[in-house]
Amino acid sequence: MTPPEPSPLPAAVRLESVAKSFGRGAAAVLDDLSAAIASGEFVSLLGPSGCGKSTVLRLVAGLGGPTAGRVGVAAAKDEVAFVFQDPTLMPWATAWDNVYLPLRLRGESRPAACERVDAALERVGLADSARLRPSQLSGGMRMRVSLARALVTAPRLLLLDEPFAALDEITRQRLGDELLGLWAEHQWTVLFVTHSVYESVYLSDRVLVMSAGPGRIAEEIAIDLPRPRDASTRSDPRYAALCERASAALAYS
Ligand SMILES: Nc1ncnc2c1ncn2[C@@H]1O[C@H](COP(=O)(O)OP(=O)(O)OP(=O)(O)O)[C@@H](O)[C@H]1O
Repeated sequence: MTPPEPSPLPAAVRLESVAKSFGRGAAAVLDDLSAAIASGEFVSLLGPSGCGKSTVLRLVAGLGGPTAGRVGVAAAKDEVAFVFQDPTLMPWATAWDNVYLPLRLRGESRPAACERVDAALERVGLADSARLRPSQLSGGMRMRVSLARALVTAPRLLLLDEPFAALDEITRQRLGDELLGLWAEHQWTVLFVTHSVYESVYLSDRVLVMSAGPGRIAEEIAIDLPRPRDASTRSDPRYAALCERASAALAYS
């Protein structure tokens, strides 16, 4: 008798044969896309521009539904946080008030929220910049505010849409390391969208390479590099080999 199949790991996110098109008769943006993300896993979606990465993220966030298939998320809507490429901060408000916003929208008073807002700013290294407005902050600092605004709600699932794409390479790497540090501490489930092969391999437990027209998962690459990751990771021959593999998958996607 063949042993029963092991039951699948409890998934934090499960996409089953998902299709998405915008409007009647429009070409499908996603078709028959399936993927699962385990609780606490850091997964990157890597793919060419326009292949539907942001569309996947939006479906997982519950911003619109699939045309066909099923999107399952094991978290309540207010346990999901979204970080966009553009920090989308309120320009007239201080860093502190920008981070307070999601709690204010939940009806929490400033005194009740104060400790958590301070802690979120502290976590991203901006405790001393709380009173500054976005125009007084660098691009990297604005992205930190955006990250703090996502973290202040204590999410279980963190969705990041090319959060570091507009930043210079050094800032990008530094923020990537900070994100990994916070993730190691809190064990959120992370779905990270990027164009960058190097960024996806460095950060992730698994890279899902998407193909375009219509978007689906072309290849799944397990990143078995040791953690914590640091400068030595980038000079590890295994890192180079995984980047090469992801590049090849991207080229053929
Ligand atoms: N609300 C919408 N209405 C119509 N078409 C849309 C909508 N949202 C996305 N699309 C289309 O879906 C396709 C995929 O877009 P999406 O933003 O998901 O791709 P992406 O892989 O994230 O791209 P990029 O890497 O350039 O950000 C594009 O052709 C886009 O024009």
